[in-house]
Amino acid sequence: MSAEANEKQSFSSLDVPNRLLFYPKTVPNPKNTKENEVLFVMKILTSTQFKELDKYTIEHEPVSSTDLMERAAKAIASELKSRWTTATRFIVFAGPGNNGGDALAVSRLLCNAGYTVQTYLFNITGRLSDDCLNNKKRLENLAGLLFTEVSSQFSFPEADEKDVIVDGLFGTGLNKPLDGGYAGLVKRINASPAKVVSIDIPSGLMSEDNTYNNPSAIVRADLTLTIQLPKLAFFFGENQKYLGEVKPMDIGLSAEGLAAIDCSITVIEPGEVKKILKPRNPFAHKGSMGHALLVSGQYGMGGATILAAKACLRSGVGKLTVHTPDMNNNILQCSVPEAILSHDLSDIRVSKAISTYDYNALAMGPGLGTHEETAEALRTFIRNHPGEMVLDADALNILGNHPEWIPEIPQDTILTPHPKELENLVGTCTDSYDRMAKARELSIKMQLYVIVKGHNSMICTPTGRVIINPTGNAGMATAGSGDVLTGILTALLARGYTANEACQLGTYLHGLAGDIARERLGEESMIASDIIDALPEAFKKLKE
Ligand SMILES: NC(=O)C1=CN([C@@H]2O[C@H](COP(=O)(O)OP(=O)(O)OC[C@H]3O[C@@H](n4cnc5c(N)ncnc54)[C@H](OP(=O)(O)O)[C@@H]3O)[C@@H](O)[C@H]2O)[C@@H](O)CC1
Ligand SMILES: Nc1ncnc2c1ncn2[C@@H]1O[C@H](COP(=O)(O)OP(=O)(O)O)[C@@H](O)[C@H]1O
Ligand SMILES: [K+]
Repeated sequence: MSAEANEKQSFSSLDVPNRLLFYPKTVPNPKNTKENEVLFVMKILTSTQFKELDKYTIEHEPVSSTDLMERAAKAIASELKSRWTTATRFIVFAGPGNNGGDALAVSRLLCNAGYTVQTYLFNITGRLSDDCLNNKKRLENLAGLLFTEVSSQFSFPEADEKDVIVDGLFGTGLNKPLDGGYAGLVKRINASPAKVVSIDIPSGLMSEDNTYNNPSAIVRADLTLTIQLPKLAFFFGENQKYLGEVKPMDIGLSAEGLAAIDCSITVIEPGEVKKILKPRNPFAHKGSMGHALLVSGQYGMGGATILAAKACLRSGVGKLTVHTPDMNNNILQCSVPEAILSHDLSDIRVSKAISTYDYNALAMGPGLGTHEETAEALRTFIRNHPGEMVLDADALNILGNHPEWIPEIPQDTILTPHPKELENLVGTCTDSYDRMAKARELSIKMQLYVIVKGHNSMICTPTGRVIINPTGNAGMATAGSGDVLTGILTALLARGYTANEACQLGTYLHGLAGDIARERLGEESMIASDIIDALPEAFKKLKE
C-alpha cells in the first residue's frame, strides 16, 4: 500500500488507485468434493425467504436470534481455524447489519482462540442492527483485539499475503449497489494481497438480481462461507469470479420451516430424480416403449441428426423414425442402423411435413437449417402434432424469425435454447439473471417448458418454477452436445414421461453422462459422441 493510499481519508470519498485491483485466485472451487454435494440438495431461497426461515427457527426451535448468530459465527470461526494457524492475522471488516454482527462474533471467537485480530466496524449512519450492537458490546474489554469503529475517517490497514481479510460488510440485506466509501473499501480489499473470506456472500453481490449492479464494487473472495444454503447468484457464470471456493455452513436452520417454504427455484436432487425413472416392464416390447419421430438435418449437418438419433435410441425408446433429406440416407443407415428412415422429397433439406399420427413424440431442430421451405414444414408439423414435442436449435431460430408462430406451439412443448437461441426468441439478455427471468416469462406466457442450456441449465416450467440442473461439465462445451440432449428428451417423452419429468430426468442424465465421459477421457478431448457412449452407465448409475 503506498503512503499516499494509506493517508487518512473521509470514508464517503474513499477512492482507490487504479492498480492491481484483482489478484489470481489460488483456492480452487472444488465442485466435485463430497462436501459440496450438499450444494445440490436444496431449495434456493430469496433474501426475504431467508428472513422468514430465520424467524421460523427463532420461534419454533426456539432459539434467540443472538444465539443463532453465535451458531453461525462458531461454524465460520471453526472453518477459519481449520484452515489457518494462530500465526495468521485476521483483518475483519464488519458492516452495520447482521452480516456485520456475524463478523464481530467471529472476531471475538478468533481472538479467544489466540489469533491476532484487527476489526473495523463501519457504523456510518449511527444505526446498527440489534444483534450487531449486541456483538459490538461483547467485544468491549476483549484483551488482544484491535477494534476500530469507523464513522467517517478510515485508513486501510497494511496487509500482506499471509493475512486473511474477513468480509462481513453486507450479506443478504444488501439493497442497492455499493457506492461511495463502501465501493472504495471493496476496491481496497480486492487490491490487497491478503486472502479474502466472505461471510455468507461477497459484499456488494446481490443474492439474486445483479443486472444493474456495479461489478467493481463487489468483493472478490477466495472463499465464501455461505450460511446454510447457496444463493441464486452463485449459479450464474458471471458471478464465479466473486465467489472463490463456496462452502455452506450448516447452522441448523429449521428443516420443518424450510420444508414449508414454497420455493420457486430448486436444484435437481439425485434422490428425487431417481424416483422419476420408471422400472422397465419385463413384458415390454418395442411397440410399448414409444415411437419417436426426429425431423432433422440439412446439407452439411447430417451429423446433428446422427447424434440426436443415437442418443434417442440409447435412452430406451421402442422405435425411432428419422425424417431427413435424402442425402442423409446412406450415412444414417450405416451409423444408426436401428433407426427407420423417412425420406424427405428434397435431397438437401426438410421441405415438407409428414403425418405425425403414428408417433408418441416429435423432435425438430438439430441441423435443420432455416430455409423458408423448412420453416413452412416446421409450421405444419407444429400445427398437426398436438402432443409431446421437443424444439431445438434451428427450429428455435425459425421461431425467432416467425415469432407470430410461437402461440401455435402446443402446451407443454419443450424448448431447449442455448443463450443465443433464447435471445432470438425473447430479445437481448443482459446477464444470466435476465436470461432466467425472460425464459421464465416465456414459459408462463406460452405454457411451455424452456430449458436454458449451459453450466447449471435452468428448466423454466409453465407454472413459473425454475429447476436448476447440477450435473455436467465444461467438457460438454463441444459441438453436438445439445443434439444429444434433444435425443434423450425425445425418447423420454415417447416413452410416456411427462414433459416435466422428461426435462428433469433428461437434463440430469445428459449431464451425468457428460460427467462419466469426463471421468473416462478428461474434459479437453471429450466430444458429443462420448456423452452418448456414457449414457448406458448414466442410466445404470441413476438406478443404483
Ligand atoms: N438468514 C439467517 O438465518 C441468518 C443470517 N445471518 C446473517 O445476517 C445477514 C443478513 O443480515 P441483515 O438482514 O441485517 O442484512 P446485512 O446484509 O447485514 O445488511 C443490512 C444493512 O446494510 C445496510 N445496507 C444495505 N445495502 C446497503 C448499501 N448498498 N450501502 C450501504 N448500506 C447498505 C442496511 O441499511 P438500510 O439500507 O436498511 O438502512 C442495513 O443496515 C446474512 O447475510 C447473514 O450473514 C446470521 O447472522 C444468522 C442467521
Ligand atoms: N460448461 C458446461 N457445463 C455443463 N454443461 C454444459 C457446459 N457446456 C455445455 N453444456 C451442455 O451441453 C449442451 C450444449 O448445447 P448446444 O450449445 O445446443 O450445443 P450444440 O448446438 O452444438 O448441440 C447443453 O445441454 C449444455 O447444457
Ligand atoms: K459479506
